[in-house]
Amino acid sequence: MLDMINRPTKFGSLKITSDHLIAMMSDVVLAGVNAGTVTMIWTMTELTRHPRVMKKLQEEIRATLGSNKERITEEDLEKVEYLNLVIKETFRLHPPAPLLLPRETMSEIKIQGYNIPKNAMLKINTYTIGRDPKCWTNPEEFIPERFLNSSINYKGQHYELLPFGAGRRSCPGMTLGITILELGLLNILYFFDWTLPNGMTIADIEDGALNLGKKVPLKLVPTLRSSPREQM
Ligand code: HEM
Repeated sequence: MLDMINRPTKFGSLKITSDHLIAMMSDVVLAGVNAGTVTMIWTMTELTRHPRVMKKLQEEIRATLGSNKERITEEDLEKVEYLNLVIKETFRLHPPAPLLLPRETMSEIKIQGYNIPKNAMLKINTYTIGRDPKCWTNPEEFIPERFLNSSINYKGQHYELLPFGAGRRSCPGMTLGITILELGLLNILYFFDWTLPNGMTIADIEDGALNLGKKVPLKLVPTLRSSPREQM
């Protein structure tokens, strides 16, 4: 593999060692894991801001998975339909890579009446598309139910929702990213109830902003949920 990378290119000869490769691979994985972590924080932020959605989601998770589980496993993924809707709605409002990766035109093209020259750099603003009233009803509101009975998914075929991009350069880590996200959320929502720290209210949680992470860290207090036997 290193022979392939180190062959002469139009940019000259590269000298990449196995140490460089390992460092690059860990950067790639870390960037992907970071996108998942950012999405998990935004999901918990929106759930805390919307107690109705939090209650509905936790009830659905606990009813679907049963009341006495000791571990969440991969078989539990995709069983909870509402979790999928909540994740889509979080991606719509808080795409972790709001401008995707830049593209360069290979020839002059016309898009919606605009003449775009050859070699122009294009950026796709998924943050703005996710909040565009032409695509979404009440776009600023967090309503996971908007995806109920809708065919829109985040796999790159529906241009109004592109958290993983689209086309040949779309995210190759999508399946891993979604698995990490769903496993993480199922665990923290099945086993724990969440409240704001003493003295904090929903109004103290910052609004969404055009940045990858949150400006102010989200602080929540977990309480291990009581088992159904203890409740009797
Ligand atoms: C929730 C999790 C993730 C999100 C939201 C996400 C999102 C994205 C986005 C938006 C792009 C740019 C796509 C485009 O411009 O069309 C991208 C590219 C990429 N992602 Fe992810 N990603 C996630 C997880 C991961 C993971 C876990 C990995 C690897 C282990 C990964 C590896 C990559 C790589 C290598 C690229 C560059 C692809 C290329 O340039 O051809 N991602 N990701």
